Parts: sequence; C-alpha cells; structure tokens
Amino acid sequence: MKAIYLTGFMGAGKTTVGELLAEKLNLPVLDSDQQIVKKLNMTIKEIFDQHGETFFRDAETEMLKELPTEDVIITTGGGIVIKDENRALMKENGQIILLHADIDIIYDRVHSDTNRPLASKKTKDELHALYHSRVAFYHDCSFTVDTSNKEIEEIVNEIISRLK
Ligand SMILES: Nc1ncnc2c1ncn2[C@@H]1O[C@H](COP(=O)(O)OP(=O)(O)O)[C@@H](O)[C@H]1O
Ligand SMILES: O=C(O)C1=C[C@@H](OP(=O)(O)O)[C@@H](O)[C@H](O)C1
Ligand SMILES: [Mg+2]
Repeated sequence: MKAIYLTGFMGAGKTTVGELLAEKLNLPVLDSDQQIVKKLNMTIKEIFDQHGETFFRDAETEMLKELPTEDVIITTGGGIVIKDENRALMKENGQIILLHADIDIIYDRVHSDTNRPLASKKTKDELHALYHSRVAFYHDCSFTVDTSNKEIEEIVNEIISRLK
C-alpha cells in the first residue's frame, strides 16, 4: 500500500489522529515535524527562532524525501502544502487525506502552544488569514474529514471507512 499523508492546518488533529489511525490499521506512523526535531536535535520553536522559516521549509522538504513511501502513515506539518514540490511528492507517493476544523476550534486548540511559532502570537483573525492564504493548496487531496467537535475515534473510523 502506498503511503497515507494526513494534511491540514495547525490544530486540525493530524498528529493525534495519525497515531490512532496507525494503531487501528497496524501500520507505522511517522510525523514529519517529530522527525525533523529528532534529526536536528532542536525543538520546532528553536528551529524557527535560530534559523527562520525558510530553513525549516527546506528541512521539511528534505524530510519528506527521506520518509518511507510504502505501508506507512505520514502526519505532516500544516505548512507542508505551500511548496509545489511537496504536494507533488505526496501525490506521487501516496494518497492525501485532509483534516479540517473550524477556525474557532483551531484557535482554541493551538493559540497557547508556544511550540507552534506561526500560531502562538497570532490573534484569531491573523490565524484565519494564514489559513486563507493556504486554503487552495489543501484542496488537492483524496478526501476531507471534518474534525470539529468529533472524538479522535470517530475521525479515525471515518477515515478507515473512506479509504480506497
Ligand atoms: N478531535 C479533537 N478533539 C479535541 N481535541 C483535539 C482533537 N484533535 C486534536 N486535538 C487537540 O488539539 C491539539 C492539536 O492536535 P494535533 O494532533 O497536534 O494537531 P496537528 O498535528 O494537526 O497540528 C492537541 O492538543 C490535541 O490533543
Ligand atoms: O502550519 C505551519 O506552518 C506549521 C505547522 C506545524 O505543524 P502542525 O500542523 O502539526 O501544528 C509545524 O510544522 C510548524 O510549527 C509550522
Ligand atoms: Mg502535528
């Protein structure tokens, strides 16, 4: 089976949902952010603070190329879709499942997390604007699952029922 990539904005639930999905499908799960953190031995915040977003984006593309592409679930960072190269790699190597949640819910989930540099100092309107600047890139996917007001188990069951 080709890779399953979970995409979506920060706080949509990619990392959390991916873990239970992997357990239920008996597949390994790898989170692109966690793999970058491990490789560079720095937190996401440290990478952004010390090297900037462009450096992080390059590390993200490099990681995407290093990750396995068969019999695996890859949970991605919310900004992975902004590069054409990343979207092409994911499309070629697997199927993309988009997780979506309402902006009010996203804001509640992420605004106090200091390890999300692109969310931690933003107002709800600013976060919404960032989402809007990316929304077209998220649409290139096999299907979308709304994670607003749903338990993780329900989301995972919906994904499994819709997988080809
Ligand atoms: N369906 C959900 N219901 C309630 N809280 C959730 C749900 N999905 C994720 N969360 C919480 O929201 C935060 C962000 O989830 P996470 O999986 O890290 O999202 P992502 O990887 O998409 O940024 C975490 O604190 C997580 O526990
Ligand atoms: O949307 C983004 O640009 C980012 C999302 C984060 O991942 P999550 O979507 O898992 O929070 C992480 O990759 C980094 O903080 C940048
Ligand atoms: Mg995540």
